[in-house]
Amino acid sequence: MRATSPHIVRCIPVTIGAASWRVRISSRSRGVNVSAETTTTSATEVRPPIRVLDRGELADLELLLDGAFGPLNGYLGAEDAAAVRRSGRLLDGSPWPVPVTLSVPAEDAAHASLELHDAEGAPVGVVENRAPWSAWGRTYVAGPVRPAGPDRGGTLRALRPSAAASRRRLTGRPVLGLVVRSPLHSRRIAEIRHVAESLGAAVLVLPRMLGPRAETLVEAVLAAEPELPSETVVVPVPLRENSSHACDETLCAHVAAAYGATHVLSGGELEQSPIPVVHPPELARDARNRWLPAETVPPEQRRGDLTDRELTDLLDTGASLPSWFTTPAVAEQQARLHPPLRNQGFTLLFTGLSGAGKSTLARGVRDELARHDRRAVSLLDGDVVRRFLCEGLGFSAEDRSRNVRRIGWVAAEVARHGGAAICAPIAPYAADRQAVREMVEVYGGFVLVHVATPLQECERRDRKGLYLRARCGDLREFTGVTAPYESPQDADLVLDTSETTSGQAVDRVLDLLRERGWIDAWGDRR
Ligand SMILES: Nc1ncnc2c1ncn2[C@@H]1O[C@H](COP(=O)(O)OS(=O)(=O)O)[C@@H](OP(=O)(O)O)[C@H]1O
Ligand SMILES: Nc1ncnc2c1ncn2[C@@H]1O[C@H](COP(=O)(O)OP(=O)(O)O)[C@@H](O)[C@H]1O
Repeated sequence: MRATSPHIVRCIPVTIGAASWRVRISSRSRGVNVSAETTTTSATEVRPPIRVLDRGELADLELLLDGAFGPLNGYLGAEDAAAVRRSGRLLDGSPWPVPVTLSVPAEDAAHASLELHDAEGAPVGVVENRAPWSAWGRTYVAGPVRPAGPDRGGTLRALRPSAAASRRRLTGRPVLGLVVRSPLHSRRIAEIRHVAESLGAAVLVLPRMLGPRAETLVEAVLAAEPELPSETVVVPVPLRENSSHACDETLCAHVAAAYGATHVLSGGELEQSPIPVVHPPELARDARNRWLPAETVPPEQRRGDLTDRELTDLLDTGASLPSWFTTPAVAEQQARLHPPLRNQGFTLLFTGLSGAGKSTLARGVRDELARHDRRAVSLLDGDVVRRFLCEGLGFSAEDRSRNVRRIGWVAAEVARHGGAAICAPIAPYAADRQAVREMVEVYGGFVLVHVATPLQECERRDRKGLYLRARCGDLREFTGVTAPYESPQDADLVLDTSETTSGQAVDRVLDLLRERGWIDAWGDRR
């Protein structure tokens, strides 16, 4: 059979006001077909503004689009948000624990819709902005969201059905749901098995995809599947944490219910849970390392679990986990999730006045690490950074802030890839140093070294003649003379190079890194 395509007779450009169209007039066997397509836009034509979402906002949007936040289908308006804050309920009385809102620049709030993009600039959704509102000096959009296209995108999409599809799969039986943020070890698995058995329920595990190793957490949860009841479904959710623990637990219950749970396993008392809450039973480990209801294990035979601290210490040092604690498959994924400190990346940030000795010490530590440590080392020193990464920036407070935060961004990337970043900017502002700390600690260690050589000594050294120029008024905004330096209150190490040799100072930095577990001991360093 031959496809019938319209025979185009004519193509006429038409302009009305600001918009232009090309109108195609085509003949078919019966009658005439007229279609139009917009071909140009002009400055006066309204195109929805774009709002680029951060990770948390993107997670909210994905959950809204997946139906995981039912009954919500979009961002809350002013009154609903206030009602949720006040009473944990929407205006119509239905329970909902957390105000899901989206702030936008004030100038965008008047638009009927906004495109919502991820950090790479890909459109993810569109919000129909029915009732914009303002509070606390910010402007918010409010209204339903819809996907920007057929591709739902997002991390581990193949494992994440929509909430409706998950409900359909689990319908017709009790389902015990739980949101988890860490791997399931033997005790937790035993709790789940006990509760599921007593309810005659299937199990729905929702790993919470948080942080830089979200995919590994999902792998770790999947690694426990052989030990879980046979009717277990795992659906990862990009659910960010709420600062209120009670609201967060209730939100988890709502999300579990949206994906099909009829009961939620939780240690907390959830006041407005949409489904019944089941508390985990008290279990004890017996002499044969089985996790059994505590009352069935004689007190003298009861053995405990690892504390969080003990687990962290074992993981930090790379020691193996006891076989009673977890299975080899979960232990392997747990180690990927939390590698030994010596395999993680870290950042050393030297801060201090010009001439304090930052670069000298940074180079000394770099050389030692390069000789003895297996990590790749990146030195982000002031002059080189300013010539390349931060070309064009000056020494105003804003430019220094940009400079230091850019260094932080690169250092975080280095840490993410398991390397060592050594940074040596003046970094005079506490807020910028804190921002760097936060960026880096997502991926690895952060050590702040204040090179606290007194101004008088730095000025005496005046290696580049800059202090002299600053004193003569020839150089403006010079740190310590005509621009501020905020002394760190949170330094991990304070070094005054007028009192130590550079070799001693380098050793003290290395000793601290060793003490914290970031590097191993090594022999002769000379
Ligand atoms: N106004 C003013 N204030 C301070 N420093 C100045 C200034 N103008 C130029 N220089 C030279 O630039 C180096 C400091 O750059 P940084 O990128 O480390 O500074 S900051 O962290 O952005 O404040 C600094 O290098 P160091 O001496 O290695 O610290 C100076 O050589
Ligand atoms: N104990 C010490 N540690 C570091 N530098 C020292 C020391 N004693 C003298 N200096 C000298 O002080 C100067 C410090 O310069 P530099 O390392 O470039 O400082 P900054 O990077 O903080 O501006 C160098 O000339 C260095 O040789």
